[in-house]
Amino acid sequence: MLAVVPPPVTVRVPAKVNLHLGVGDARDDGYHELTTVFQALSLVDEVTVAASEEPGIEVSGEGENTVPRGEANLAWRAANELANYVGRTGDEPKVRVVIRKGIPVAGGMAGGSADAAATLVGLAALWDLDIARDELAEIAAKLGSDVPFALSGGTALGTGRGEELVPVLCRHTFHWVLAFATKGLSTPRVFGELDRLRDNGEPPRVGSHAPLLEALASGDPRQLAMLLGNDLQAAAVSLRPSLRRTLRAGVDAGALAGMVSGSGPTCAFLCEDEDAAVDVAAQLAGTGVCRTVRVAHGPVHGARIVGGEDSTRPTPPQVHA
Ligand SMILES: C[C@](O)(CO)[C@H](O)COP(=O)(O)OP(=O)(O)OC[C@H]1O[C@@H](n2ccc(N)nc2=O)[C@H](O)[C@@H]1O
Ligand SMILES: Nc1ncnc2c1ncn2[C@@H]1O[C@H](COP(=O)(O)OP(=O)(O)OP(=O)(O)O)[C@@H](O)[C@H]1O
Repeated sequence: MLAVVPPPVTVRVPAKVNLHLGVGDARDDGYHELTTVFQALSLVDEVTVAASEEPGIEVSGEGENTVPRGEANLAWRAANELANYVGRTGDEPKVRVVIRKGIPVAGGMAGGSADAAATLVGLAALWDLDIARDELAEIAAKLGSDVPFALSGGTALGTGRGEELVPVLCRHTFHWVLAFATKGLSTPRVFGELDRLRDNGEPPRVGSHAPLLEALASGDPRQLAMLLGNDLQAAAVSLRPSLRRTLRAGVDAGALAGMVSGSGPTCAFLCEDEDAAVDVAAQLAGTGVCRTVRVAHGPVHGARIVGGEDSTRPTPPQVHA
């Protein structure tokens, strides 16, 4: 009898920017306590998962030569974690994972995390799993601090090491310009640099995130621009001083504000509207302060099957006593 092979599943998954990134002190487990507001942007990776007798990873697109193909790929780790969770033990998962990258690698936009989240959603459908989004989020959190947000998307407040999420009201579409750097920055190195700077007399910390939540609800990009803040920016700039020039160039080109995205080195510029973003992108591209420039908008939804049904069960409503 012939086995039925399910058709491949393609998932589109967004990059993130941290509109507010407050970093607390280092914990005993080496992580830092965060208070962050994530926004998912229309800059995406696409991941196709397919049943295959030749398991493995293929990568093309943005930074393709710097992405590991084997077990070190976060998407492959996601496939293994999900297989273990649902009891598909034994050999490595018999799947081929094809990643088309649009998100810069080691760029502070959670590209690897995005691919892991997309793989979880894709395999849940490919394997026809009866699994709730909440269960996927738990597996996601084991893979990395940013993976749960890549699943949920939108705009969300993240606490803990960034993996505990609450959705945030955001009435408006915001327009961004992203400046990609020639070379990535290592996330642990940037956190380490912040610890070092703080030992030597503390760069000022971002304040409360509450006013930023109000600006998001109001939908006014000018108000939001004044409230963007990232504790990791000083550390990223300390490791890569040329980012200062990039940040200045974006604002000189007409952006409302510029910031380092997460652990950098990508710089994100908030613009008044879509036309302004196109103008800023064109000007910035001519200045030679970055490798390449993209426009994007947010918020957008999290990892989602392209042209298909999501097989994961919605989480049942929580009842609190
Ligand atoms: C900078 C952010 O992108 C902001 O959203 C995230 O905090 C980083 O998330 P991520 O890349 O998914 O990070 P993980 O893979 O969980 O951790 C990588 C390393 O970053 C550092 N790390 C990460 C998250 C956190 N809250 N504190 C940390 O100190 C730790 O050295 C950790 O070993
Ligand atoms: N699928 C993947 N895509 C990109 N990088 C990956 C992937 N899997 C593993 N990596 C490795 O992880 C490192 C960090 O990549 P990633 O693009 O996730 O960084 P990042 O965007 O700075 O992460 P974050 O914003 O979550 O801190 C890369 O240098 C690469 O070696």
